[in-house]
Order: sequence, then C-alpha cells, then structure tokens
Amino acid sequence: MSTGHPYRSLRVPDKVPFELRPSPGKGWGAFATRRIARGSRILSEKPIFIIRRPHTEITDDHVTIAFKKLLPKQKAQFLLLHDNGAKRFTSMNEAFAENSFNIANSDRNEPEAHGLFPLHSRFNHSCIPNAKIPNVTGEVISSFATKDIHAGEEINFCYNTDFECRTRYERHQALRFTCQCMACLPGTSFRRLSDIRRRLIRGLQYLTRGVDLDRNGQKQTSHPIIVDSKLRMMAETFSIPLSSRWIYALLTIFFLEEEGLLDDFMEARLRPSLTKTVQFFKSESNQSIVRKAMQQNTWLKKLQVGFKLYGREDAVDYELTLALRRLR
Ligand SMILES: C[S@@+](CC[C@H](N)C(=O)[O-])C[C@H]1O[C@@H](n2cnc3c(N)ncnc32)[C@H](O)[C@@H]1O
Repeated sequence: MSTGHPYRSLRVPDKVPFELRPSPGKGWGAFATRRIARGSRILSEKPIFIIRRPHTEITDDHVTIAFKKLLPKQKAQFLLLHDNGAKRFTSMNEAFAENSFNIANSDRNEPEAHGLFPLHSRFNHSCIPNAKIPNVTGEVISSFATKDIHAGEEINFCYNTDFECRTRYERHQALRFTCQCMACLPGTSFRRLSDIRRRLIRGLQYLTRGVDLDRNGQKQTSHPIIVDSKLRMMAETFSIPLSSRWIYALLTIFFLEEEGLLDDFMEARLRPSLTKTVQFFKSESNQSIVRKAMQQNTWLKKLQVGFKLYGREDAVDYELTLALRRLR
C-alpha cells in the first residue's frame, strides 16, 4: 500500500534509530528500528528554511518567497510533504504550519522564528510521549528518548507545551484529531486519574505562580481552576507560605511522575530549585525537614517526609511575599 509513497523519498540520515511508515489512524509516523535507551538522541535536523516571524503573521507569500530561494533538491523535499501522509496541502502556508517548529529560545527571549523540518514533523502526537525536543539552542533541533523505546514502538512527542495541566476534553479542543493514548482512551481508570492529576497540577501551578493561565497563556478569568475566592486571593497576592509552596512543587513532580510525564530533562530543571529552597527557610527545623525529604530516594518518599512542613510558618514568609509581588 505504501510502496511509492512520497515519504519513501524523504531524505532520512543513515544510522537513525527509526523508520517512517504508516501508523494506523494517524497517517504516517516514525517507528523505532532498534531499542532506543532513555536519554539518547534520536535525530538532529537542520531546517530546510526558516521564517522569522510570529506564526500568526506568516502568510502564503512568506512561504512562497522562502520556497523560491531553495535549491532544487530542497524544493523537491518540501513538495513531498502531504497532509497527514495522504492528500496534498491546500496552501503553502498550511504545508509550512504542519511541518514547522518554533526555533526561538524562550529563555533568551529570542523573537519568534519557525523552521521547516520534514523529518521531525513526521512524528505523531501522544499526551504521554516517549520522546521530546527538550530545548532549542540554534537552528538545529534534536529529539531525545524520554523513556526506553522498544524496537517497533512508535516514537511520539507531545505537540503542546501545557498539556500536563489540561484534561482530555481540553486537550482535544486544542488538537485537530482524537488522540488515542493511554490518557485519552475513554472508560479506563488511568484516564479518570489522569484528568484528576492534570487538574491538580494546574491548581498547584496557580497557587505557586499566582496566575491561572488559559491555553493561550492568557490569564484565565471565566473558569478559574480554584473555586475558593479566599485561596485565589492568597495565590494572587503571593501570600502562600514557603512551606506550602515547597510542598506544592513536590506534589507537582509526584503527579507528573505518576502520569508518566516526568522525564530526565524535566527532573533536571525542577530538582535544583527544590533543593535550593532549603537555604531560604529561616527556621532550622523547617530546613531540616526539607533536607531530610530531599535525601529520600523516591518522589513519593520525599513527599511523605516533606508533608511534615505542611502548615508550618517561617520567618521568611512576609519577606518572600513582598519579593514576589515586586517581581510580578
Ligand atoms: C505533523 S503531522 C505528523 C505526521 C503525519 N501523521 C503524517 O503522516 O505526515 C500531524 C498530523 O498527524 C496526525 N496525528 C498526529 N498524532 C496523532 C494522534 N495521536 N492521533 C491521530 N492522528 C494524529 C494528525 O492528522 C496531525 O494533524
């Protein structure tokens, strides 16, 4: 069925640990051809071309101008791309939007730029993925396994950055297809727990960041995740004490782990701030609970010990509130 399919002519580097082939119900996808160990690199890819503008401003003209400047063999690769492996795209802009990644580094506040990546764009979505592109440091993007991937298994990314705090219903409103991953399959206990965990993660983020963000990164006003107005006020005025903040951060990591979303990149980003917090507590007894919790070898055990902090005040609380309000 797939013999002669345009994707057979996409240039795939030698020695990559995957092949492109049809993925039932999802068009084409990328499948591991050998075991890929957690943490190892799957693919580094250079864009065929880049458009340096916010994606909402990119038009057919921008894509056509960029396309005309390509070498013939690059043009040929672009023209192989099909809408979900089947029909031709109806516009240049649609082809670009479906096959591009933002390559601006948000940590460095770089202006938005989008590159066309024909291979990374073949990877399908899962709300519980086994791979990710952890951060972009230049024009080349690299993907890594976030779990051990077996030969024959499909390699998936999560397409949206805020899905860890979105329920299945909310995720499906953002996606243009019905995801069938473990967190989306209806009627399972995992799915019910998944929705609860993701709602809790969103609530915990609100409590620590002081703002409940909607899917567009705007402040959520109509249906805030925290119903209690007093608690909302505490969150928004940064009046949550340090001990609670620390427990909320730990709980978030625990829920991410239970959900199958805590990968090594995420852990490396979240762990240092938890460890560093010990120096902010002024009370020796609070510091000692945090130290003891962080010595435990699982996130569940850290949480069990860390809960002893719950309800404890610290002399730093007022100072911390003022500092966070200044930063707002
Ligand atoms: C960037 S493309 C991925 C590669 C695509 N399957 C192909 O054949 O070119 C994104 C499209 O793949 C399909 N897709 C990706 N993940 C999916 C999933 N979990 N379930 C169903 N369709 C999916 C959707 O049609 C989506 O718009």
